[in-house]
Amino acid sequence: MLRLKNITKKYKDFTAVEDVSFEVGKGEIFGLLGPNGAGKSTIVSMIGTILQPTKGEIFIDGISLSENPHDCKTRMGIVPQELALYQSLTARDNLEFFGSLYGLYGNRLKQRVSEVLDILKLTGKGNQEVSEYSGGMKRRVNFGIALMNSPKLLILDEPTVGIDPQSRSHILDTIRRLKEEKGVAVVYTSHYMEEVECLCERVGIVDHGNLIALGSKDGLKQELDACDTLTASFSKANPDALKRLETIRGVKRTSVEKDMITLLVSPGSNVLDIVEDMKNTGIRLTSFQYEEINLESIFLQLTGKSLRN
Ligand SMILES: Nc1ncnc2c1ncn2[C@@H]1O[C@H](COP(=O)(O)OP(=O)(O)OP(=O)(O)O)[C@@H](O)[C@H]1O
Repeated sequence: MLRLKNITKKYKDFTAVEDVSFEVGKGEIFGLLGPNGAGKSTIVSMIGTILQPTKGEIFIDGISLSENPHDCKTRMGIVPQELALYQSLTARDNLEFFGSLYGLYGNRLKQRVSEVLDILKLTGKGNQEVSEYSGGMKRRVNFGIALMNSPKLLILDEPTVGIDPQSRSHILDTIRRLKEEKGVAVVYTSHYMEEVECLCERVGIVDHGNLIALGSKDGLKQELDACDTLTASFSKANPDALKRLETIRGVKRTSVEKDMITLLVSPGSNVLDIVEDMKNTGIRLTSFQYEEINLESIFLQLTGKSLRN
C-alpha cells in the first residue's frame, strides 16, 4: 500500500532523512519510532506531500506520489502532530469543511460526517464548538478529519500526545478496527513504546535521519540476538547446582551475585520450565521475575540512548 524507495531529504547542507526505504502492506500497522529530531515528521510530511523529497520515490497503492499526487491523496488520510481544527466551529462543521475539501458534497458528505462522528463516539457532542472540548476530544476530531475520505492508508504523527487514557484507548481501538474491518494500512509514529509494542506488527527505528532497524519485534530481537531476563532470588544453593544453570534449555548466560541469579534467556523460552529446571538442580528459589525484551531496550541497544531523551 505504501512504498518508500531510497528517500532523502536535505535542508541545504543538513540531511534530515537519508536513504530511507520501507513498505507497508494492506491491513498492516507499521510503527515509526525514534527520538526527538530523528526525522519521523519529515518522513510523514513527505508521504503527505507537505515536503518534497530531495531524492527517492514514494508510491501509494502502486501510484507514484510525484507523478500523480492527486490520486495518491484521495487514498490517504493524515493525522498531524499539531491540532489542525477550527476551534470556533463545531466538530460536525469541522468534519463537513474538511470533507468538502476531499470533494465530498450533499448527502454523501452529511452521511460520512455522521459515520465519522459515530466512529469517534462524539455523535451526542457533534454540535458543540470544538473550543469547548477537552484535549482528548479535540484529538479525536483531529483524527476523524483524516477518516473523512475513507482512506486506504492512514498516517498518524504522534496522535495521542498529552491525552487522557480514555481518548487514547479509543483512538488505538479505532485504528485496530479500521485495519481489521476495512484493511486500512497504517503508519504510526510515536514516542510511546508501549503503544507501538501493542499496536504495530512491524517497526522502523529512525535515528539521525537513518532507518537503523526494520522488522517485527520478534525479528529484531533475533537479528540483535537480544535476550529476555529472568532474575531469581534464592535461599539455598550449592556451587554445583549454580554451575549447572547454563545447561538449562533456553539459558544463554548466567550470573550469580549474593542471593540473586540473573539468567539471560532466548526470547520465547518457557519461563515456568526454566524455573522448574532451576528447582530440580537443587536451588531453593524464593521469588523470580521475568522481563521480556521490549522495543525500548532494542532501541537502547542500537543507539545507546533512551527513546524519550
Ligand atoms: N525546515 C527545516 N530546516 C532545517 N532543518 C529542519 C527543518 N525541519 C526539520 N529540520 C530538522 O530535521 C531533523 C528531523 O526533524 P523531524 O521534525 O522530522 O524529527 P522528528 O523525529 O519528527 O522529531 P519529533 O519527535 O521531535 O517530532 C531535525 O534535526 C530538525 O531540526
